[in-house]
Amino acid sequence: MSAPASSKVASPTVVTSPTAAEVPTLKLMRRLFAYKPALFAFNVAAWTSFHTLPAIFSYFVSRIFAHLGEAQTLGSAGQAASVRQTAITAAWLAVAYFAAARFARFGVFYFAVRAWFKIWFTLDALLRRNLLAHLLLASGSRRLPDTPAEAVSRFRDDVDDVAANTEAWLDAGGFLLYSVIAITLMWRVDSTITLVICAPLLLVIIFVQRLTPQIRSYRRRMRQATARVTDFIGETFGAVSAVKLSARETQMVGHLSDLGETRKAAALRDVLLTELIKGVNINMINLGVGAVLLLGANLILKGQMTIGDFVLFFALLPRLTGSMGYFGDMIARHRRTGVSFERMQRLLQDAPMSEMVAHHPLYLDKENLEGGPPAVPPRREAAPFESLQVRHLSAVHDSGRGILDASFDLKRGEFVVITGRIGSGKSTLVRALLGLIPAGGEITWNGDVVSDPASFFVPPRSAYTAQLPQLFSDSLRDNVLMGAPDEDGSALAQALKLAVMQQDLSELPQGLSTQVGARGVKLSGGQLQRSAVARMLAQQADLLIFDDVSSALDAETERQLWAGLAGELPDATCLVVSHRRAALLRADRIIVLDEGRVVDQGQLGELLSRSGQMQALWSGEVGSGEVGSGEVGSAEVESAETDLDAQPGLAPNL
Ligand SMILES: Nc1ncnc2c1ncn2[C@@H]1O[C@H](COP(=O)(O)OP(=O)(O)OP(=O)(O)O)[C@@H](O)[C@H]1O
Repeated sequence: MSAPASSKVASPTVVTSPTAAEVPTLKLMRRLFAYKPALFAFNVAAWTSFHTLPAIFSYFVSRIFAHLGEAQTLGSAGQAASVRQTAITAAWLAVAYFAAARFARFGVFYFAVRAWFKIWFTLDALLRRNLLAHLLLASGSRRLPDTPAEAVSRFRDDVDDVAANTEAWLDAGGFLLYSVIAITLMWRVDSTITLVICAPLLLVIIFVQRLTPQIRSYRRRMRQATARVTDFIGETFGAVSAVKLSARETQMVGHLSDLGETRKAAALRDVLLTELIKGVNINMINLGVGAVLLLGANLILKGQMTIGDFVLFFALLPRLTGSMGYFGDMIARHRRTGVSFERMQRLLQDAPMSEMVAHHPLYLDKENLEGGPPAVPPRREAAPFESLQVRHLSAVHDSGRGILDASFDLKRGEFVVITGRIGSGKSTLVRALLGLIPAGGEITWNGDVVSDPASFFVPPRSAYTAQLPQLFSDSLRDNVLMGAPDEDGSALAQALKLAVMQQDLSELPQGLSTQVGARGVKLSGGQLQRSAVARMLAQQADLLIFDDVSSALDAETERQLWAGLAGELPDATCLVVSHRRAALLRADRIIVLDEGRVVDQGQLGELLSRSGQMQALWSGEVGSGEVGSGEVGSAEVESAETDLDAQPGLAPNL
């Protein structure tokens, strides 16, 4: 099977996130609700009933008082007992209707809450699933744009903000209907009092609308300040020994305190604004009550309003003002949700915002999982690797540094070393090749253009060990296999053997079951790096990419690593970032980088004879760290020289 052919790799572009003002919040919310239309409709119906039923209570309460007032009037007018009894019976009937409506509301509440939990967790899960899927699967965007703490805040708090907005939308229908019913009932009794009550409530909505920029900016600043504190705590935990050894505890505490103060100020502003809006809403209720008392009592005295109507106003008013205040609050929530979408968009980077609310299956219910968990998609069959061509590969970091116009070839079974001084762009080159950072240029695999390196350079085509490998807080076995199937354990055994881990396994307390701790802290630097190499080898990929893995290995271990690979995996193709002699001596070809450009390539002997840069690297005169310097063990130098002698045509050049 040949690799998919397509166009050139896209040139790196600067991606700008939309600002909250440009975020199509309404459109995104609509798409979200459309994920479960029936559940959404049921929620709206249930919550609308729940919020509207109090209007019916109020009506029956007013009827109770109206009938009681009527009975009293009839009594004082000396009407027959039977006529008064009819009024009292009507009052009891109204009590029964009131009780029935109250009871019905409990039932509605039960089903509404269940439906709310369902839609809440479903939509939260959909958002989180989409963000996670993008981070894990999308092309060229796999690196977190900010710190992990910032990403956690986006996954947790911003998704929760969207859930809060969902709640607002579900309640909105009920509050709106309640308001319409309440205003109609009030209007029929007295239009002037109704207008006096409603006017300030409309002012609240205008007031909140005008506060929109502040709502957005305070929420954004609060989230950023929270993330900075979380980041700093996380980084401090990760560098406890560095802080202790440099005796910087006081400074660290001081800095944390500064960050805390900034967060406090930002949170205070955000909370104060929220409370101000709530306060204005509540005071509108009080104003309304005052207006009804003043105007209503006057009308009763003049005999222009009955007790029942007065009670109706009182019964409807708190919820009416609450409902109208709710719309003010809803506008504020809507604005904050825009900020949350904007923040989540940063995790998507180059992808459209619609990806955040795209519809994908979720597996939240047990019944959905009957017959086993969703099948893991099979790995694509890859054609055996024959050749790789890299042409004009360029990738520039924000710092302006990176690689420019890098071109080289790689053939099946070759061992190619990328070398160069510190900061010359070696890691950037392999990261750009793998699609881990945006890059321009052209890459072909077996003659076919690779359009999306990030999704293409994965096992079984290629596997990669980073310069600073990350292990999970899990057993060594799980870290090496990473869920890869290995029924007979042969892949694991071979990977560990090739990664020169056997000696370590016998020394680790529980062998393969040893828990490696957070990011592998319970392993030595060399063990951590070899575990990462074993993880890469367990993938049984055609192309193996090592980014400076030997930096934490002693010369003998490194020699065993390369010799094992050559002996047991003769067909494996290795692209190795290194400046160590053990790797340089094994190399079929060496690519020399300087200032982000490929300045030479060829065999070690040729390069040593013509390239001053290579000679300097070989003798350790440039900032490559250790080559030929005191850091190299004498055994390594000795055996390297023996190997050198064995390389045809090389020794005379030295
Ligand atoms: N994420 C980044 N943002 C900004 N600049 C970066 C980033 N990563 C690397 N650089 C810069 O790009 C240049 C090349 O870095 P790179 O890590 O590729 O060098 P290297 O040759 O692998 O170095 P080393 O031998 O130290 O591993 C350096 O100047 C570095 O400071």
